[in-house]
Amino acid sequence: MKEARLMVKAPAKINLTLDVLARRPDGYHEIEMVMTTIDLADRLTITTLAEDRIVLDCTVSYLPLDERNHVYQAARLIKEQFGIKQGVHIHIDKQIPIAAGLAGGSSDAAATIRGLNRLWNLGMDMEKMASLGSRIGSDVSFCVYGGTALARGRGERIEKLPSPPPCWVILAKPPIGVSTAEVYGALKVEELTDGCRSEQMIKAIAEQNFSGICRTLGNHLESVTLAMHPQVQQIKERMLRFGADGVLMSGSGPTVFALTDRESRMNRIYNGLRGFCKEVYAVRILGENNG
Ligand SMILES: C[C@@](CO)(OP(=O)(O)O)[C@H](O)COP(=O)(O)OP(=O)(O)OC[C@H]1O[C@@H](n2ccc(N)nc2=O)[C@H](O)[C@@H]1O
Ligand SMILES: Nc1ncnc2c1ncn2[C@@H]1O[C@H](COP(=O)(O)OP(=O)(O)O)[C@@H](O)[C@H]1O
Repeated sequence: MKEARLMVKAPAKINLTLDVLARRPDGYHEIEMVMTTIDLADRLTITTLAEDRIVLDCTVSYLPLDERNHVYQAARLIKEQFGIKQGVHIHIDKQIPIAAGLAGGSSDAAATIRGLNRLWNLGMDMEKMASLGSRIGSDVSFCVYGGTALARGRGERIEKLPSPPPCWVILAKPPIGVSTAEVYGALKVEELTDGCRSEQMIKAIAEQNFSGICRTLGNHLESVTLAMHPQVQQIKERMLRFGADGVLMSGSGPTVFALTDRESRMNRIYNGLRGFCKEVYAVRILGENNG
């Protein structure tokens, strides 16, 4: 078979809400969250190989390139599902911080599934790709769709939403690693007192009400990660001091993001965080364009 090559974008996500509803017997949590993709993305270059192998390489040296990598798992799953004997080489240009609450690994897996679907003409629709992706991780289904969506169940049940109004997203990641399993494990679901915000967020998005969106930001996992890492609170305070309209930790953290619809404030927040934190980004919400 002839060699074929494709480039796919794998954008990061942020959580506008994350409500934990209950602990499940299978070790996961029943959640409701509104997520949206942002213009900070890894880039995958997928090339078919004549030999039946999966070969990865990556621009950063500290990611495993074997079956521990979500990209490898996605390629293996597709090959098994469709009985494909051709191999694949996947180059990962890593731009999304790792273990940051931005779903970089999940988005890479989703991009691999979307890319191989096209490259090998597999004819899967979004639903089928999302369902396969959920076997790799709870966030992969959302990443298959991208854009803005409500995710329920353990994160794999997706309902598409309209995009929020255009705004800036300033992200700061402190130099600490956070384990998603550890953060969920430390949460005392029965002690949660603040209500579920996802419904209010959906309404604010439908009304294109930017200040309503900022007021409704909320993440039940934030207090857990905050208690482990006080830097997260310091970043939140600093972002607010420099003029953020809303601030929140994304996912299980530790990345914190600020929202603003004014470019002058974006510049102030970005510059105000740069001396404080090594990894700072200013990007936009992606809307429907998911690379
Ligand atoms: C917190 C969130 C929010 O978007 O994202 P990140 O912080 O990872 O970006 C997600 O729920 C993370 O999704 P993902 O990273 O795909 O998680 P998985 O690999 O499926 O699960 C890792 C571990 O997290 C816990 N987990 C995950 C999802 C869920 N609904 N309940 C859980 O309790 C489980 O202990 C599980 O073993
Ligand atoms: N392609 C990948 N990119 C990033 N992380 C990956 C990838 N494959 C496997 N991982 C592993 O997944 C874990 C979670 O990483 P990531 O998806 O970046 O963060 P998060 O779950 O916080 O959004 C890390 O410990 C990392 O080693």
